[in-house]
Amino acid sequence: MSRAGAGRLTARGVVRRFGGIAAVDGVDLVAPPGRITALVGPNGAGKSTLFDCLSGAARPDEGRVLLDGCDITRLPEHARARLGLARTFQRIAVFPTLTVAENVLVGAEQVRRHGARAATDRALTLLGLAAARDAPAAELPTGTLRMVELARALAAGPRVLLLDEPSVGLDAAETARLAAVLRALAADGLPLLLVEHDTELVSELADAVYAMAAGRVVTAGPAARVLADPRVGLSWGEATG
Ligand SMILES: Nc1ncnc2c1ncn2[C@@H]1O[C@H](COP(=O)(O)OP(=O)(O)OP(=O)(O)O)[C@@H](O)[C@H]1O
Repeated sequence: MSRAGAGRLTARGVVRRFGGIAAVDGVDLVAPPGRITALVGPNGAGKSTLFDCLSGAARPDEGRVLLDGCDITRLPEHARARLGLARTFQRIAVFPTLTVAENVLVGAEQVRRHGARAATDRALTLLGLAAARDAPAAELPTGTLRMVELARALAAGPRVLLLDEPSVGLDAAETARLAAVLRALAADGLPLLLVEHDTELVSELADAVYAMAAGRVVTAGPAARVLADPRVGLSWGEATG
């Protein structure tokens, strides 16, 4: 996809509290260009809350979020989106009455002044959605809708892509297609940060893994090492969802 250049997303000492409880409790994290970084952990570990702090859906109570070294901590979500931070959600959020192409175009037009239609066409082709472009979203199965969401994020020409549980609801063939697309995007220089419960997919895809529990990073490093760490329950993936 056309990008002004891939970015580097950094969290430094991010804290986010609800009442007196720190859902995210001092997290440091880097999503570097051209790398797939995964965030794993049990339910309630703070992964989605951290994503909210990174994307701008929530403001950290402490700490900083940097995009290419620039402090974006106080910027609202739409301003971060304009700087190239794109996100997909755990719960699919497409407009059911719009077609596939219209849904993707909405994403492109939110952040682009020019070239939204061309970007939409490129994203649809990349994700194998060209044949379904005129189908109403309401008629599509979950697997296709996840691809529509990803296409919408890509059509915005992101410099960083945050993916919250991208494989939920996908069958084996769709998961393989997703993995191939994510690998291609990373090879093209895009930094990807994903929350993912499917440990098999994480071990296959991720260059680096951060394991969270109770708001903190328990361990981080290469996928093979982190996933083999006894503090990182492999059962997280299967037992939770
Ligand atoms: N809006 C909120 N108000 C109060 N508490 C919240 C809110 N959002 C999250 N929490 C709490 O913060 C903690 C972290 O939740 P979060 O959803 O970030 O975890 P998670 O790792 O994403 O879990 P899951 O894998 O289930 O999505 C949990 O204890 C949760 O109950």
